[in-house]
Amino acid sequence: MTVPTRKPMLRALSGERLERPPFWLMRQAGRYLPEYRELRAKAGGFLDLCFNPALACEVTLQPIRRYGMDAAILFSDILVVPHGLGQKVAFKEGEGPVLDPIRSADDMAMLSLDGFHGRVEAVYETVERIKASLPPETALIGFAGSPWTVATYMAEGGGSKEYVSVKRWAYGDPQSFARLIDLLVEATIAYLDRQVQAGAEILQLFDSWAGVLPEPAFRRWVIEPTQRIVAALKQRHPHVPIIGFPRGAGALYRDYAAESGVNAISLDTAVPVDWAATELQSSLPVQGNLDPILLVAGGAVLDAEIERILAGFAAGPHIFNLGHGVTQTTPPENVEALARRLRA
Ligand SMILES: Cc1c2[nH]c(c1CCC(=O)O)Cc1[nH]c(c(CCC(=O)O)c1C)Cc1[nH]c(c(CCC(=O)O)c1C)Cc1[nH]c(c(C)c1CCC(=O)O)C2
Repeated sequence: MTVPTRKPMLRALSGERLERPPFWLMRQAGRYLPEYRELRAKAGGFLDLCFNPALACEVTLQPIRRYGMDAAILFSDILVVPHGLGQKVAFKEGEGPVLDPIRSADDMAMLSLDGFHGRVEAVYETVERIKASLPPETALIGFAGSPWTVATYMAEGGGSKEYVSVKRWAYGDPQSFARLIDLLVEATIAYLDRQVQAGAEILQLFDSWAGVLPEPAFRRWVIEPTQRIVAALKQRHPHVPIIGFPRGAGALYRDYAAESGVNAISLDTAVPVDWAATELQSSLPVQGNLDPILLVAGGAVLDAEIERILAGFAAGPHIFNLGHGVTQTTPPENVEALARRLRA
């Protein structure tokens, strides 16, 4: 009888240092791929694509076929959760997401957990389909946004530069803002629980705007809600590793890593490799952190940065990734060059 070998992603996440670190890329499916743009044009709106299991599965698999990443990430979006709670969410061409803003406890009347699963059910079917189609060595990552980051979109009504609306609410009326965060904690637990039941083997929490908060607010709105989500999921699924991505957390990466309960930590581009190897990788696996714009630039500078990151994290468990998502103008051949190096 042959002993089944575990998938490289799961080995790295359980703390194993691998000679060839596994890799995947945030936003590995998307507009830089011609086959995505072609399919996207046929799908209608972006949310229609997210809620079409056959097409969302196909988009998830596109980068895997081209580049053989060690993990596929469910094709969906963090704003599926506000949609599931009843907020109006739209993606406007060239504008990004637009939501009917929620800025007070009164506005929260439009949100409800009742009917949540029904409104996002298609995502669970997508997970099942991906799971059934992946090569045996490829792991499937489910995900959600973290409550703070999702709340920024919900309160601002879209992307933001200064976060005035969400911060005014969080600072000015923390008790009512906590109700929004609590609702998001509950929805995120239920949502990720169902993704695992459908076949997700790893979960990632995206806290893209963690880095805009001062320390006390970071503790209250980033670390604390993450702890609650991680603890609840660990209780239900003790063997499913959770990767946290508190983008921009700076020196607070250390406390997030030590206190949130996540199994592994995703590093943004600005985190120094040597610092992270000493301060973080000594206690948990790290993921990251190539600048996505190096994938636009390509050439010798890309090659040199890949080597620097591989060497810097070579002493412990490492998952090679970017410090943020693949950007739209990335030439696919640069991703091919990266994949060739990392598969070697
Ligand atoms: C903040 C955030 C969002 N969505 C996400 C985050 C967290 C990560 C990050 O910081 O980038 C997460 C996300 N969004 C998408 C995925 C799919 C899986 C993957 O390949 O990583 C994931 C994991 C697809 C997407 N999500 C979006 C697209 C582009 C939509 C299109 O095809 O028109 C894709 C492929 C749209 C989106 N979605 C969001 C914005 C701000 C935008 C508009 C900006 C943009 O267009 O890049 C919110």
